[in-house]
Amino acid sequence: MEETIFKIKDLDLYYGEKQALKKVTMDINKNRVTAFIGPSGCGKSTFLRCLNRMNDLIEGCRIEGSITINDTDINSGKMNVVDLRTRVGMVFQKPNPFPMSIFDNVAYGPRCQGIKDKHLLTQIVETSLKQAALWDEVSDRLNDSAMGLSGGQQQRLCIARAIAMEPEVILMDEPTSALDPIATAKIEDLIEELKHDYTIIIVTHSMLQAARVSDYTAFFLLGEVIEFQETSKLFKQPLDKRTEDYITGRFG
Ligand SMILES: Nc1ncnc2c1ncn2[C@@H]1O[C@H](COP(=O)(O)OP(=O)(O)OP(=O)(O)O)[C@@H](O)[C@H]1O
Repeated sequence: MEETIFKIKDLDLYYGEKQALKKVTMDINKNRVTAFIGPSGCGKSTFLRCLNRMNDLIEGCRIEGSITINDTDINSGKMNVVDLRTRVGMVFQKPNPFPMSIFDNVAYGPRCQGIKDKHLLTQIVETSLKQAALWDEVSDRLNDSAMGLSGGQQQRLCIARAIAMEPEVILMDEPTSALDPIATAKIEDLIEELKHDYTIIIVTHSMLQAARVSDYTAFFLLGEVIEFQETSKLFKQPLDKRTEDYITGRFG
């Protein structure tokens, strides 16, 4: 029996007058990888951002419908948005390390939470870098600038930075689109490892990537979820003609 972490019901989202999400309803399972696919501009990133309320930062953006995490409404007055973003971390398309040392990048979040103990911080940094499969490559240069790492290493550092906050969920918005195939393969292997400890939700332009890394896939079209089901089924036996047309390359 799968355990659900997010329940989304009838979610509508508007940027001013323009509706970008229409009645999105889905349950997202814990410790699984869920992929969002669909043509450009269909609302994948918008929906991802709803899950840790990143859209709050966009003026004129409003939503209707509900999103719960472990049965708590994330948009209610009771939900502290800083806590929510601690529980639901995010990794972006372009690696965005802070211009500081590798160590300080990973220690940044825990320090903001008030952790000062050097020994504890060292432990958190080491564990996070190990979980992000970066430790072996950087353990002898933790005090070097993060800006000197390769793109793929920088992205794994951003994953380590997210992990250091001990989130429940990691949102990834096209995390490999700026990376070469080898760095991409490393991140994909890492996603497989991470799902034992975290729930991962990934937006990807690559159907092959969705098929490789995810357990569940949602196909978006013009702000609607057309089909959401187990990845193997969605790619082998899509239920909707529009999904079939998309995955067979007939549009998008
Ligand atoms: N900040 C914003 N203000 C106004 N409209 C926006 C904003 N962000 C996105 N949109 C619009 O909302 C729609 C959905 O965009 P979104 O970026 O979520 O799509 P997407 O599927 O992630 O696209 P892509 O794959 O190209 O990243 C698009 O029509 C886009 O132009």
